[in-house]
Amino acid sequence: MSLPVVPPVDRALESGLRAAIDGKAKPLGALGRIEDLAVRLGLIGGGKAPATGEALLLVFAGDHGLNQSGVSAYPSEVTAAMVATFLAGKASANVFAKAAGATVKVVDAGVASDLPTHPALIAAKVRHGTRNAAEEAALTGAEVEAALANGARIAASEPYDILVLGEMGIGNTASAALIMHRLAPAPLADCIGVGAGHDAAGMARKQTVLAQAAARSDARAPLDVLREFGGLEIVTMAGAILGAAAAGRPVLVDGFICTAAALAAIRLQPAAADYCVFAHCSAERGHRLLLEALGAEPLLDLGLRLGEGTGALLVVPVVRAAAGLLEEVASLEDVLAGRL
Ligand SMILES: O=C(O)c1ccc[n+]([C@@H]2O[C@H](COP(=O)([O-])O)[C@@H](O)[C@H]2O)c1
Ligand SMILES: Cc1cc2nc[nH]c2cc1C
Repeated sequence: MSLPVVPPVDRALESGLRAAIDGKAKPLGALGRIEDLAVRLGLIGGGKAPATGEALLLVFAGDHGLNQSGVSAYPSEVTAAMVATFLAGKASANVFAKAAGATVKVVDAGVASDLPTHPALIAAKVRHGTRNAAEEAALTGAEVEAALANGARIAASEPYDILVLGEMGIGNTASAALIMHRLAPAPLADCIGVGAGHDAAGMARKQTVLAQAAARSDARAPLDVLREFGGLEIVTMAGAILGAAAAGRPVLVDGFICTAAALAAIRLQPAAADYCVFAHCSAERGHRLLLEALGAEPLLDLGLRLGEGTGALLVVPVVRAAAGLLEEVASLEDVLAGRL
């Protein structure tokens, strides 16, 4: 399989970037974690901040055979209905994208139904939903390869400076939990949360179904885990992360499912971690532990658990501000010498 190769950032640039930030017209350390983000952006940009003007939200959509076993409180039809809502500009993601000055496109990675063509819909359907991972492998090896290649191709061909990740897929917290369980790795119980919402009975059913899926395969290698547990929006997103990172562009990672895709991308190519900015810690049980397993400190913690890219969109202005700190804020030396 030919996937783009992600170059690691040049860590030798870090001390110079840190010195430049320390020398800005502000008390030392006064911009807190924005300073760390500015350094990370400087590393991504090879010594200067990368462009951040054009933010593109890609909402990766797919359906899950696991939902036949009742892992979600919602029917799979909601996935296609929400895709239509994104395309009509009426979802939370559209409103947040407007606030962030971001463009919205939807990637059909494997929605169960056929979707009508639309200028903002990128067709990348590998199959109509995954197989039920509680009973058999969700995908074949060839389907995993096709989804990864689709994501990488989309990230290489769409116009953007910052790639903002979002997803829509009823049942995808179940798939993400299994991926986390194997690739973080972490005990399965610590990876399972209420997803879009569950009462106690629904939660117990989800736990039983996921224990059944996990017992079916002992896969631990990243490609094998993706084949066993899916889902298509997650695998396609992992390919897009690799594509954006290989192109030297920052990737804003949304909630639990997007972080599971980032985990897969990073386990495939560890250098991808250098390009990922983890936007927020979702209320989904497991997300904090997953972020910890990646050594990632999320920027926000607002109790969000919607997905769609909503949390990642909120940090678009934060990323632009951090880039501006590196590139546009005067040095204290120049300020004191009156060189403005
Ligand atoms: O982003 C998150 O952390 C997040 C946490 C819980 C649920 N979601 C969204 O809810 C859907 C998955 O929930 P579920 O219960 O159907 O697996 C999917 O469309 C996600 O976008 C998203
Ligand atoms: C209505 C609805 C909207 C969503 N957006 C992302 N995940 C979702 C799940 C549901 C159920």
